[in-house]
Amino acid sequence: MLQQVNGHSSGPNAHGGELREDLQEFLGQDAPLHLLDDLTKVNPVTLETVLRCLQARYMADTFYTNAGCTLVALNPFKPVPQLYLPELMKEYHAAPQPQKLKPHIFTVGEQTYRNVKSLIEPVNQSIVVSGESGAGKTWTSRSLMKFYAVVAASPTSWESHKIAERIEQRILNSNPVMEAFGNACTLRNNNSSRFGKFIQLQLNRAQQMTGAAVQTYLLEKTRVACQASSERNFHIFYQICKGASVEERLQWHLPEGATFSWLPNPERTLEEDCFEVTREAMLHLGIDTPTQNNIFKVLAGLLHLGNVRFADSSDEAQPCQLMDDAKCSVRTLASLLCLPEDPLLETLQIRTIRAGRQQQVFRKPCSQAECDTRRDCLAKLVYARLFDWLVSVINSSICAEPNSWTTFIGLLDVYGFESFPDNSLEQLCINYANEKLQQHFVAHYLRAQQEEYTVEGLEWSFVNYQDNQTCLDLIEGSPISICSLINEECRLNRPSSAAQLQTRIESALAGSPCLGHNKLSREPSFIVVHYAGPVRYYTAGLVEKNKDPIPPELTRLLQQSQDPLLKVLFPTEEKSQEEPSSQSRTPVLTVVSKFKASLEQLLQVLHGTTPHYIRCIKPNSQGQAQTFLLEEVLSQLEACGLVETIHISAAGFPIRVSHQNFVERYGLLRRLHPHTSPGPYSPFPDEGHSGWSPHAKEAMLQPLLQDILHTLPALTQAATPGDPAEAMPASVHCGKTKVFMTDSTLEVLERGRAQVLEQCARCIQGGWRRYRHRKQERQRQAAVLIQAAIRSWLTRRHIQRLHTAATVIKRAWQKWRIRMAFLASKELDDVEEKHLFQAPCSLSSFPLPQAQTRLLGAIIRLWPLGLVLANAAMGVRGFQRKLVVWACLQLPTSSPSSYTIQTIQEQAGVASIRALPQGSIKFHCRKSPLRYADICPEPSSYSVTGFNQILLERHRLGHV
Ligand SMILES: Nc1ncnc2c1ncn2[C@@H]1O[C@H](COP(=O)(O)OP(=O)(O)OP(=O)(O)O)[C@@H](O)[C@H]1O
Repeated sequence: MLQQVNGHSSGPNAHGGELREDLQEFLGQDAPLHLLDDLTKVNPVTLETVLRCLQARYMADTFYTNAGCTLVALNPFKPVPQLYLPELMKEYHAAPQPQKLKPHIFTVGEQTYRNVKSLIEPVNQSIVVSGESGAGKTWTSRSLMKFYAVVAASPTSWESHKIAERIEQRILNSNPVMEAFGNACTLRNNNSSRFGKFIQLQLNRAQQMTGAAVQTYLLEKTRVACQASSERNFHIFYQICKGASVEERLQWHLPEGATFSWLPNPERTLEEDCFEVTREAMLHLGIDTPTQNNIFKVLAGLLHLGNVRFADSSDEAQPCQLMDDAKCSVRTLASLLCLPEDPLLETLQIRTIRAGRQQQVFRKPCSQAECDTRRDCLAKLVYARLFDWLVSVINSSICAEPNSWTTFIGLLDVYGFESFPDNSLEQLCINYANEKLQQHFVAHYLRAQQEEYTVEGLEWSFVNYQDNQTCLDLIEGSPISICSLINEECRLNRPSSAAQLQTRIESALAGSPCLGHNKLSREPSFIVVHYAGPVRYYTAGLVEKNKDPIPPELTRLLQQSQDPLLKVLFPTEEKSQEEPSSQSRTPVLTVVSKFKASLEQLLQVLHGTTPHYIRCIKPNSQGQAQTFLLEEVLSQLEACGLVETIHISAAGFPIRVSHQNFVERYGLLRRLHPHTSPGPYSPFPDEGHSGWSPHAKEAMLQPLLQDILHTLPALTQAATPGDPAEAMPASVHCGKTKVFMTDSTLEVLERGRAQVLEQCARCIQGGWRRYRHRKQERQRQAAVLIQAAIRSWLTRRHIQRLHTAATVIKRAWQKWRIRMAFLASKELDDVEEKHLFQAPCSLSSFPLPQAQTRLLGAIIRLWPLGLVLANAAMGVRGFQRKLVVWACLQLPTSSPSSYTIQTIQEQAGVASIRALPQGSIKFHCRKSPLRYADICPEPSSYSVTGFNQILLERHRLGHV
């Protein structure tokens, strides 16, 4: 690792040897430099210490570092997949305080997301991702979009989840399409964005991503027709040449091995040359395969257009002729663009001029150079329109309904500051945009902060920050500036040489400290001292580029095309706006004026948002991992004004909230401590007081503010228990209209707020639980009552049924018993009568005493029951058995000697009962001849059997 740092000790990195010692020294300190998450903690904050800290972190594979309000992102130049895992995104999203986690672009992403949620003005957020070409801006923007796709998609229903997923996928799919058509391989970056873009991620009330909109800036369209020797055209041209199928090649006239002059370095294969990915993404964005094929056919046509070359004409009156090998190209071009071949060639060769009152048309053959310019212009015109159309298609696919989103997070990915050996209008525009953004940054964090301190009555030691207003005045100021002078040249349409333009600029703007001139330069040029360093711009071709003239014949020609795509790109009803009219007084729309207008529009949007800054730094220009070139990084740190930011952010009050918002958000902290201000507590003091004057409002807010601020020491104490050093009163200052505080104070306040909210939530939960419990209790009691009523009703009904049934059975039983008794007595009577007839000494002839007659009656009536009980009384033996029988037969117990109970076998039960003295009835255990003796009214397991074995025998009295 250190070896690599030392590896640059020779040449430009002359500090290599010292660095090694310094690095070791730092690593030996209590807090090693690579562990310092925030550059504001480096002591003292100087360029050198900041640089060393960044270096130590880079070498320790730590690529993100805070610098106060800015995040510094070092390009790892190697894949670090674990840094961008969805799990990590979720971790930052779920963290109670993401700023406590390691610095990351996800911290910025989460911060913006929470700001949107908090609804503190300005609610809309923007993230300005800046840095040199190849520093990692596009990578960062892409990763942030993926982050939002993960965190801003937690819809409740499955259906809305699917919709959100589709939208996110479309938004992510816009990246490969835009990169294929707008990125190219340059000397500094294999995948360099050749346009600026502002992506607006639209969120609904629930902070879910419902759509997006893309605004592009200044596409480098000259690249279609002109590429530097080691650079390439836009990726899409290589993709179609390498990825087309055999049939497509035939269709698009792109034979294998064909050479195109606008397709330099085709042998270099990049990972960006993935045609299938682009096609797939286009399909997802709603660009169907026929339309895609149409697009690729037109692009193939442009490649053939590049091969159209003209020979110089010796006769000015004659148009330049085509080179031999170019004739075929024109034919192919005409067929691919569905244009008539002859008018196409004629438009490239001959210029038409309208002059005079009648607008007479003159035809003038162009020189070879002019023919080439017209050819290039045709390619640029088609490509620029195609790019704009694609952006509009992407927007229509990803943009949400205007009423479906309420807030947005803007991602600005603009080309970084550029300084090449040969700089022209493109670099001037790019650096102008960077100056504007730097000014926005300076205004937001440096100047605005300091001026605000003064206005609010804060004492503050000013840092000599770098203000680039003078540079901006030089570029865009009024009435005279570089832009106005170049525009004037275009408007006057007078022939002017590069040298003349240089002189005009130098003389008109001589007083500007930001204008320099290198007298040694032979080429006409001027130098602008930008905030990031001086840049030399060559004046040759500047005016022409600014005019970006589009010959009206070209537009008219393209309007004649039968190609469906070109018909859309060049509608016939469109009035050729490029057509200059001699009477027209409208200002000429130059490249610079169009760019300036779109830049102002962008800054207007940015001014309405809370900005966040990510500064991408390229550790080396070779794109090598683990190589940190001090001087290259140093120039980038200086260029982005990072050190001043660090000073201000570390020592100042980076958080500023208006009194109103402060009271609204933290008013509930007054619950923690008894407050002194009179009047009832209202978290929103504005309610019902909208008609109050600002002064009266302020007077009302003051006591509330003081109450809140009084809670701070206790909150700080609570936040750091047992550490009196840290429990110092939080750093907060109450200005005239705003409250100023540090990050740590904000943290303390937020923690207190969360505590109060938790208490409130507990209170609400308690109340709710009590209410719910009471309600449940009431419901339970009601249920018990209902159940008891139903049960008692059911029981009553059941008993009633049983009762009825019992009555029926009882009656039946009684009937049956009577009947049995009757039958039995009748039978006995019959038998008796028979015997009486047979034996003269019948019972009637010997009247029995009354007691005996009663006994006999009882025996006759109850003998079955007596037998049953005697047999059923299990285990009843001897005398007890007799007692039972006596009881059942109601025999007089006083004279047991008058009768006897006999059992034949002890186990078999009662066999007979005999009345001894009378001895007239004898029970035998024999089969009864009686017809009804074996009828049992209730046959059951308990019923007594054996009746049918009873035989009544009648003997003579006194003889057994
Ligand atoms: N975080 C990262 N992890 C891994 N590689 C990265 C990372 N950031 C950037 N790179 C590498 O650096 C290259 C350049 O990054 P990128 O295209 O984002 O730069 P840029 O600032 O957008 O450049 P330009 O202004 O030219 O478009 C990427 O192609 C990628 O290989």
